Amino acid sequence: MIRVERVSKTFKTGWLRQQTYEAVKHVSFSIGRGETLGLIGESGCGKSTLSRLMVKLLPVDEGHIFFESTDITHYTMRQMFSLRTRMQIIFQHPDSALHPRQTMLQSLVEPLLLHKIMDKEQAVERVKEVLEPVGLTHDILSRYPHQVSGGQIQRVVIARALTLNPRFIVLDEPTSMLDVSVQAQVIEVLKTIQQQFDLTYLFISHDLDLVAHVSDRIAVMHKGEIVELDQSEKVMSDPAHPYSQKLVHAFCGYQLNG
Ligand SMILES: Nc1ncnc2c1ncn2[C@@H]1O[C@H](COP(=O)(O)OP(=O)(O)OP(=O)(O)O)[C@@H](O)[C@H]1O
Repeated sequence: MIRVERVSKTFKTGWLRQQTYEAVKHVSFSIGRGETLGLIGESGCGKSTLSRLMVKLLPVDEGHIFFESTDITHYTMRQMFSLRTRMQIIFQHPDSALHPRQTMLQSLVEPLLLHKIMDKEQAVERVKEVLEPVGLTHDILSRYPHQVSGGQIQRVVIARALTLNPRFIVLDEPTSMLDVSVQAQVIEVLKTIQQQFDLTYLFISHDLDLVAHVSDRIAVMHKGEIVELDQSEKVMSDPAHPYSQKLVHAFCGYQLNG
């Protein structure tokens, strides 16, 4: 479904942009159709940068990105416009995900109208179709963001991505701002729609337990590199790289103490 080959990204920072910081270094892996790849690693290791490179919100410095076997590394903005609907990102902040002065319906139809995929009437019908799979009812459509809970907003954000019929979704800490019980419900929604709509996920999180629960395989990122990538059970029970061992042992210690 999606493959990255020796992808690198260096940021120029500081006074006159003279300093450089290698955020992603020669990363290669692929995610199969319908698969969830979990991406873990400490803050600042390059997870978000890598995900943005994959969906071309950032240009790569080196390497290649293949989407459904096509090399999209050098796609122009125009070429990416139609592909944008196929690749979506869902972020962690429910509060800033939606325009505060737009109703849920306005927020939900917006991408369909922006991409000129259908007219307003058809867009409203499409929105109604995707509410049920995410566990929402029509009465939510007339409400504003301040009138709904964080969990409901995240469901609306997921529904909005679904309206565009995506194939690949980056879930960047999608539940980290939610209460634990709401978090579990949103995870269930994500799992259900993955089956129903044949979705492929890159699931980014600090929460090792959650990543192990949702992912088929886990990639461990450290200082811009993928240091280990294996089946979730393998990484959790028998991590190979010293950094993965540190992460898993810290997590197990936390579980025993907590
Ligand atoms: N636009 C940018 N310009 C300069 N440096 C950047 C830019 N974006 C990210 N960085 C730096 O690249 C590194 C990787 O950042 P990134 O956000 O990818 O990490 P992360 O693993 O997603 O962290 P977190 O888990 O905290 O979100 C960090 O040191 C960050 O400061």
